[in-house]
Amino acid sequence: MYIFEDTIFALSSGRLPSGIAVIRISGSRTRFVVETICGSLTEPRLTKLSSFKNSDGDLIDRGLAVFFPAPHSFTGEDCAEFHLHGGKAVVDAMITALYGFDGCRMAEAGEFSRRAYANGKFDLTAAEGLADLIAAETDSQRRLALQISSGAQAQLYSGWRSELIRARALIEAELDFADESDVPGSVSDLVWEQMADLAGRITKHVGDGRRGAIVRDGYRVVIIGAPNAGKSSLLNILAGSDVAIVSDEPGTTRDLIEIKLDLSGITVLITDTAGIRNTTGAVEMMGIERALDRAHSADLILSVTDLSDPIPLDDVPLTKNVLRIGTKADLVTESEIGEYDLVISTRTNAGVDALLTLLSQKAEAAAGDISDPLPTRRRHMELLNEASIELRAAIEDIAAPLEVRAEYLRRASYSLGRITGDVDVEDILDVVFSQFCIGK
Ligand SMILES: Nc1nc2c(c(=O)[nH]1)N(C=O)[C@@H](CNc1ccc(C(=O)N[C@@H](CCC(=O)O)C(=O)O)cc1)CN2
Repeated sequence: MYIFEDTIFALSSGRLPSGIAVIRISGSRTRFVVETICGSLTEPRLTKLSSFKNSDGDLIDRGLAVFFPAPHSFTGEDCAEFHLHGGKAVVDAMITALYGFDGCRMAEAGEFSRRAYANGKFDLTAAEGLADLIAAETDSQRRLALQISSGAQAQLYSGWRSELIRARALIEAELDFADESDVPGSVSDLVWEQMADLAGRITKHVGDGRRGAIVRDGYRVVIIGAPNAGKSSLLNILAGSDVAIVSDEPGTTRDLIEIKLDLSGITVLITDTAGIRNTTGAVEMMGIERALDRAHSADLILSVTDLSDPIPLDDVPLTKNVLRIGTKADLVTESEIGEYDLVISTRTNAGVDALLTLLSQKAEAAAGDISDPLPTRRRHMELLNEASIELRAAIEDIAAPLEVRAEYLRRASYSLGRITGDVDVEDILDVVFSQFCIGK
């Protein structure tokens, strides 16, 4: 077990006041702290109703205490929890009491999890999954994060890493015995076949990266159209409140306005943009540039046209996944409605539910099946790509000496090891754990 010098504590439950507040402690002083505050050490892993007293013997609160002796705790160290009444002064009094102990200090964001990682309780991907689980707002985010925090990605990546290490070992063995067995159809031929198969699996997994991002960060929808086509009214009605200013003046929306919806458990981000037209206004032009940029990276474009005054968007290449939406349907007769995927009226609400259903179906289809682990973070994608490049070099560079090809394999396994934290990752620990909240 890794020995950290300080004993750390923090409020691990949410915003005060609350029904109950949980203060968590971890480190070598934990035993002494519990003995002092509760009067005696409580039985391991059992909650006990206790009178919590500070060092002057003053009663802080009566609540539940639980002590988890190392190594069977969340962090792997001696840990304890005090479950207090969730009042601000109650929590303050306990925090003050804890500060009074030598070697005890408030935990930094993610510090409990960092200790758990250091003590081998989970790998880096599972730690990231825990951060995602706490941040999850939709059901699909929760399910994906739970799967990752339970080690699904770790298993996948460390399995791949073992395959690479084994392949390298076989090749190096062949090198050592090269003089004796210079026969065709040698061990390494088989190894390269397996490596080609592995490369295929990694490529397929990387190809699922967008799906992972859709579940974790949201399905991105961008509304574009000419000025006054009804884009902001559409955003407002989807948001269920007036988030964008609507006026008759063309060019009212200049910057991007984004809302977040939970559609059947998937986060859908909808962005309203500046109306696209030829303009000389510098600010409006910037807005239009941003609109086109955002459309470029979107998963779906809602191309909005005012049915009562249709202005085609000639200069916008709509090669993507596009839904053509006709707006202000209340102003026109049925025969005037041309080629649209959907017509709506934000005045009468016609077509709005149909649009929400369609968006929800599209987001669900884009997220696809999430029962297998998906890559969810750029950090993983970058390292997976690195691993993939090295592995492909090893497979394809058949003219290179075996030593060189084995070295490519070593680098590929190193990149995978950096994802899970199995090889030196000191430089990325701060980045990973700073995304956590205090008390986790
Ligand atoms: N009160 C409370 N609720 C909580 C947590 C907590 O720390 N405290 N959790 C915190 O995230 C989550 C549960 N996760 C936990 C994970 C591991 C251990 C733990 O003690 N592990 C030991 C023993 C395992 C066992 O007995 O099976 C170990 O890994 O050795 C506790 C909680 C959610 N709910």
